[in-house]
Amino acid sequence: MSENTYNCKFDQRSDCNVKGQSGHIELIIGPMFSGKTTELIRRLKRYRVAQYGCLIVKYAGDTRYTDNGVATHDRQTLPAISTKTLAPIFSDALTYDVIGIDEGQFAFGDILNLVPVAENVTKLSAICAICYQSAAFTRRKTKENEVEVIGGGDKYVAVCRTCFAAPIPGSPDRLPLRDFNTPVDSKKLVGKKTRRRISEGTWMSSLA
Ligand SMILES: Nc1ncnc2c1ncn2[C@@H]1O[C@H](COP(=O)(O)OP(=O)(O)O)[C@@H](O)[C@H]1O
Ligand SMILES: Cc1cn([C@H]2C[C@H](O)[C@@H](COP(=O)(O)O)O2)c(=O)[nH]c1=O
Repeated sequence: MSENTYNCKFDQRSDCNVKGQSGHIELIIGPMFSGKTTELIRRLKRYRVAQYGCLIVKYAGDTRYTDNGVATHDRQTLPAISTKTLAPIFSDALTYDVIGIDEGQFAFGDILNLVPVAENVTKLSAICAICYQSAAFTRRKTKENEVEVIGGGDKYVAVCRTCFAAPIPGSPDRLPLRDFNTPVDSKKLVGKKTRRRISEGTWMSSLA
């Protein structure tokens, strides 16, 4: 850190001025499968290259892909400490420059409360599992009613606004759900290759 003429501490490794010790909050939101954990990992790796001390925190109740790290749906991982609440790690966390928290909704309750106090909010979107359009929402496939239901593609799909209201997956008239979690080369390649329009001017190949 160095000081400029306004006595404002300026961290030369950072993209922004850091006044005193106040720090800043970067919030990454979006439906499931939109790449939030991927983006968190990217930012943390970048901070580490810039020599920041980084603490990475994962929700202990989520052991879907690994017990001791954050993991993306396509199995990128980064070692992390596991906790259910932030209180037990609070004093330790203060010794780090950057604290990366995956699944912040479980640590902070209503994540939307962080929007007005964050310096930066990134909202990501996924691909709709029904129609391939951009997906801003998550839809539960099961009939479970609890707020917290840990799961991945087995329990949830990303959907666009239209498909959020489409027939419930599992009903006879359901539209086919796309399985983006299984690597293409390990999928059973049945049927012919089709092309689907996913947005104006954008075409993607897919297997139907
Ligand atoms: N419907 C989908 N749309 C986009 N990516 C998907 C979808 N389903 C699975 N994926 C996979 O999920 C990855 C993103 O996972 P992740 O970063 O864990 O997302 P999030 O943390 O937002 O749930 C993508 O890179 C892709 O491989
Ligand atoms: C929508 C919704 C999600 N969850 C759970 C399901 C997953 O374990 C996480 C979200 O993980 P991701 O990194 O965003 O893919 O939260 C839940 O418990 N309740 C819900 O309503």
